[in-house]
Amino acid sequence: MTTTAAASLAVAGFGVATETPLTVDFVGGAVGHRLKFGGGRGQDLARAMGLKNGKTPLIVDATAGLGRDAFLLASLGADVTLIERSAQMYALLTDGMARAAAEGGEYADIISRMTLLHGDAKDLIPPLSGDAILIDPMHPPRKTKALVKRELRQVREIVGTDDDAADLLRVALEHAKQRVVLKWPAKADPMDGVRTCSHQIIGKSTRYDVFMIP
Ligand SMILES: C[S@@+](CC[C@H](N)C(=O)[O-])C[C@H]1O[C@@H](n2cnc3c(N)ncnc32)[C@H](O)[C@@H]1O
Repeated sequence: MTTTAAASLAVAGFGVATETPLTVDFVGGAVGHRLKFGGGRGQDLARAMGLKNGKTPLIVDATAGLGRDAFLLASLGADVTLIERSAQMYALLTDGMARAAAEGGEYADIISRMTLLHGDAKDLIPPLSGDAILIDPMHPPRKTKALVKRELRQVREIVGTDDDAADLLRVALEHAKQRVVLKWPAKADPMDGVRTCSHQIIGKSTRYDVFMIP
């Protein structure tokens, strides 16, 4: 169909689907695959959050997004409180969690360890007293023209950029009991105005800056 024909149909009130709508899907796709074939507690995220040697911290995921990191951590046995401030992302997460719970079995088990809150994590973190807080803000746009994955682009269209990420990190550092983890592009500069991290776990495209609480 030509662009003009598509535009005419749209004007006439017919929806013209141009791309797959964004959904939260914990059962199929990449998340389901990672659940079956992922590397357990040896994965970078799990190690960064301190899931090892029988230790399972209480986790706060301060930037829930599509809930993938939270779902992975809950699948490894952690209780995770997810915080999302975008009403649209919160609605997608609520829907995705309900569908996964309805699957029953392992999925329902994992979802039972996930608690979703709506609001700004800077306000909601203080009373939660999590052991480990994860922060994965929308990353700064890349300088190269690398293709951005469809879902990431769609999330960006909904939430924009997280310009207050350094403030969020500071709140987390004040309230976490054991550690704060910043998920950040592997080659990006450290976040401005924040103390040096204790150590890093560096993957191919993502790194985890781990801030231990003294
Ligand atoms: C890059 S996405 C997170 C992706 C997530 N780690 C996952 O596994 O799907 C960032 C999300 O954090 C949310 N966010 C950013 N700052 C926040 C804040 N201060 N409070 C609550 N949500 C926040 C954004 O709205 C966005 O949905």
